[in-house]
Amino acid sequence: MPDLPGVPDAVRVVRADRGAVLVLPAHALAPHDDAPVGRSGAPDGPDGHPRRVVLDRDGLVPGPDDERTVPTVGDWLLLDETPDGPRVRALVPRRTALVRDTAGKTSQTQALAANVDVVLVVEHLDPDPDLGRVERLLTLAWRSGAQPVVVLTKADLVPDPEGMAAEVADVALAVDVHAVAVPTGAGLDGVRALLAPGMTLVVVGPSGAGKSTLVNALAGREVMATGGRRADGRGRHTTTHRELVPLAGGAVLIDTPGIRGVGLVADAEALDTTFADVADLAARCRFGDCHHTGEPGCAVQEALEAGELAPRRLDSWRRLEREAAYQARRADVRLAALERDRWKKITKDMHRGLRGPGRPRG
Ligand SMILES: Nc1nc2c(ncn2[C@@H]2O[C@H](COP(=O)(O)OP(=O)(O)OP(=O)(O)O)[C@@H](O)[C@H]2O)c(=O)[nH]1
Ligand SMILES: [Zn+2]
Repeated sequence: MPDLPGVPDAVRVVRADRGAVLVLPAHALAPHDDAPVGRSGAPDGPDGHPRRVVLDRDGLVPGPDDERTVPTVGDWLLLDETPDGPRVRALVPRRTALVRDTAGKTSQTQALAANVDVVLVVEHLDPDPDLGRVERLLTLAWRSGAQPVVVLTKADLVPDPEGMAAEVADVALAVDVHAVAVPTGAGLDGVRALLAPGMTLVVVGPSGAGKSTLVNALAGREVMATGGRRADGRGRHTTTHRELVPLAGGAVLIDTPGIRGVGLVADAEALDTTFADVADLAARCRFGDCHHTGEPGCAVQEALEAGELAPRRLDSWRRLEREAAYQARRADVRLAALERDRWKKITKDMHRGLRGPGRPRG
């Protein structure tokens, strides 16, 4: 059973659309017989189908500290039953959240999945894996509070998957790396070992990496449509929404559409975890504010010259640091705007109060 002490009646969001969410009760997520399933992967049964809960008009739910929040896949919600159907009373505080920065002049973030234990960073071996993308997704994963794991797909299409996996492992510090081939089943057991009851795993990676194929292989059935021709002949299928899939063993998987250039939400700690090697070197530079561009006593430059640090790795770190700093500045601008609006409202209310008994209060 999912571990939610003190919140016995919570339901979990399996899919979030603009004005409504689909939810399942905790017992539908507990280990179950692999009965025939609906499209959403929920077990059939009297109450096995996900329930649709219509949201307030703003599409938000009351979160912790009264802050209204956009619900996302993996969230736990408390419901009230009303004559008009179920309403969301509250969002249970998120243990972890995979958050990305969305495009926009001022910063806005979007939670892709909530209450996740493991982030599966999926990357293909054929064509060659993109190390920079793996580093970016690992940073996103560390920032979420969940444990990242790298899954390299299409191992059946390359001559030396283990050698390639070792290269990826060099840039994925403190992270397990699995090479898998779904057609042969090779390497899947290593990933299956993560599927303990109550665990929530989210799958992220570029379009075509094989995320839905992996989810189906782990579920042991077709829960997500995958690439290749669609049955209706209308070209390639690609996942268009995020969805939580309960597995028979009591773990849940969240599939996501391929994310192109996910915006990094600033987090120095996450970057330092992904790039622990570079951060350790930088901490040994003679000057605390070393830019690693030729200063005397620069441990980063020394490691580069000694061939102990790959120039690609340093470039990647710099790029992600710049991006995170940019995002943080935009977040500050947005926060400042919000503060301004808040003060405007407070002073307006004050003036109204000073004008004396205009309207009755309360
Ligand atoms: N040979 C081989 N092909 C694979 C493997 N995994 C996935 N594929 C193929 O790669 C293509 C893309 O797989 P999908 O699972 O749809 O990829 P996805 O990451 O879910 O893509 P989006 O839905 O667009 O985000 C499909 O044609 C799969 O059959 C694998 O391990 N080996
Ligand atoms: Zn330096």
